[in-house]
Amino acid sequence: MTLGELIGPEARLPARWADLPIAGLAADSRQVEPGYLFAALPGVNTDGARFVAAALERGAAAILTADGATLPQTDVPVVTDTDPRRLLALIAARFYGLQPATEVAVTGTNGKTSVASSVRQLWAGQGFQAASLGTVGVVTPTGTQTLRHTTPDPIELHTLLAALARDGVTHLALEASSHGLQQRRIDGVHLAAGAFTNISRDHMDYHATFEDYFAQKLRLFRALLPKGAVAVVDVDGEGGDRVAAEARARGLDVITVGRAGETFRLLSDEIDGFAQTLVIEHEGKRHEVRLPLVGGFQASNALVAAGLCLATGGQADDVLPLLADLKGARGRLDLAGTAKDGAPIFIDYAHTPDALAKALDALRPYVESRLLVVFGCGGDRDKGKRPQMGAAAVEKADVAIVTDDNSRGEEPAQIRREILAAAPGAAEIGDRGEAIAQAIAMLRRGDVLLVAGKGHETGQTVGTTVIPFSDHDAVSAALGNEAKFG
Ligand SMILES: CC(=O)N[C@H]1[C@@H](OP(=O)(O)OP(=O)(O)OC[C@H]2O[C@@H](n3ccc(=O)[nH]c3=O)[C@H](O)[C@@H]2O)O[C@H](CO)[C@@H](O)[C@@H]1O[C@H](C)C(=O)N[C@@H](C)C(=O)N[C@H](CCC(=O)O)C(=O)O
Ligand SMILES: Nc1ncnc2c1ncn2[C@@H]1O[C@H](COP(=O)(O)OP(=O)(O)OP(=O)(O)O)[C@@H](O)[C@H]1O
Repeated sequence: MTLGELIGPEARLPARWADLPIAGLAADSRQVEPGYLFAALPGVNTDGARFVAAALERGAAAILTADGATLPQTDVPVVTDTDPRRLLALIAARFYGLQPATEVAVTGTNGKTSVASSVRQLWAGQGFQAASLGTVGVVTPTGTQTLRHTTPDPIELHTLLAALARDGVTHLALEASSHGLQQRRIDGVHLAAGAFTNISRDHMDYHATFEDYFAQKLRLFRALLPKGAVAVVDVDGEGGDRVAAEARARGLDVITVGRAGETFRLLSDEIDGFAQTLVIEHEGKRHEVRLPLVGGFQASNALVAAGLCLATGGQADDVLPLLADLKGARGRLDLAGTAKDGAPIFIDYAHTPDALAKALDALRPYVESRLLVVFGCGGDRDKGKRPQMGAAAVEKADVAIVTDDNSRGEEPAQIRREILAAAPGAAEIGDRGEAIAQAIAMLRRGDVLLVAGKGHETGQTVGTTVIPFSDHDAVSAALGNEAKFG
């Protein structure tokens, strides 16, 4: 493609540069190849403008950068923009061309992965070639490919979207993280609908204030959904009313779900073993469905997913019965095993105070004796979450064990201390495998154990090293030992 075709109407380009062929795109100078456009972007650690000379040496044919950037003298075209990350996203969309025909984005603090996975399953149930893209990777009808980010940068994202479309995927649900929204990673995606689950404390290491964090989530509804698109909002979730009001004010179609929802109103939700029976009202008609997942928040997420199906052309009579076949995303209130006295062990990805509280609340109805929790907090991330998670654990569980969870560059004992400061009575066992094994050894009839924080993850990040570790394997190993020696 030519530079003129890529830049499009968004920036003014002198006519003499319009026909310059562009062979590829890179936002990292180390990935530039001859004929590439190099996007020199100001970042958190450094400024890409510092690497323009390196990019030119590697054969960059054009530079995209921020207005006012200081660059070395060069003959290659330099395109400047007030919002170069957004322009890069639009350029990437044009360069890679194809996208699945129907795309939706899901945002919120908790529930994005669960909703994206459920929409994919509901679409597949309606006969579509469907995929989801987010924290657990790209999941397609043929397999799963892991990703480094929940929301990949636009060059990687549009490479993936084009490949999905070429493979025949027509429907895609993608997770929009607050980092991704702020950094314009999905600005080039052609969205038919966007969904909001809830907002609570997270990522305060990156966003200056909670309002700034919320504002990034709101970008999806304020700036990214085009006219005619649909906003699907869980109005029971924190922040839902505000999102619905803003979406309406912008003239978007709004689907609200939940107990206070207008489109899918949850009339009742009764526990039925490790499932729940939902009665949902839609346009005056009641639908009863057995959702094979545990926890009120999984019902909320399922309704958001159903709302996205409605937003993309599905009929309630077709979509709602499909909830009965939903499989939970791995590591989301996942029944991982049962101890010898019958006590169930759940694994959950709760790594925010709200998620931990909700996961413990969801399990309380199953507890006849004690609710135990093993959890920790990540290093080099939002430190303010630590006392809040500690307080939630001792408030909602009967036995809390604080352990390690991706300490990264921090001293693990210090992270545990910050949690324990707000968790009187909690035990401390740094080694996560040992903490899980000891918790399982404590289980008696009527107890329930929650292992929280890692969910689907398969590594423990210590320093910069990722040590293979899975809560599922640790639970299986402890149960195996119990069976052998118990
Ligand atoms: C804080 C953050 O989100 N940073 C992201 C951001 O990096 P940055 O632009 O700020 O990086 P920088 O190091 O300051 O560099 C500035 C520019 O110089 C360029 N550079 C740098 C060095 C060099 O030699 N040459 C060069 O060209 C870089 O490529 C970059 O374009 O843009 C990069 C490209 O898109 C991302 O890879 C990077 O993600 C980092 C690695 C990251 O860890 N992000 C996490 C926190 C994240 O995005 N998480 C969310 C949320 C997940 C959740 O909900 O839990 C996610 O969506 O995954
Ligand atoms: N609707 C919800 N309300 C509150 N908590 C939820 C909700 N849905 C999920 N959770 C909690 O959040 C955890 C993560 O869920 P999920 O992976 O679906 O969210 P996410 O938004 O994708 O998170 P992340 O971006 O951190 O990967 C779950 O394991 C559960 O503890």
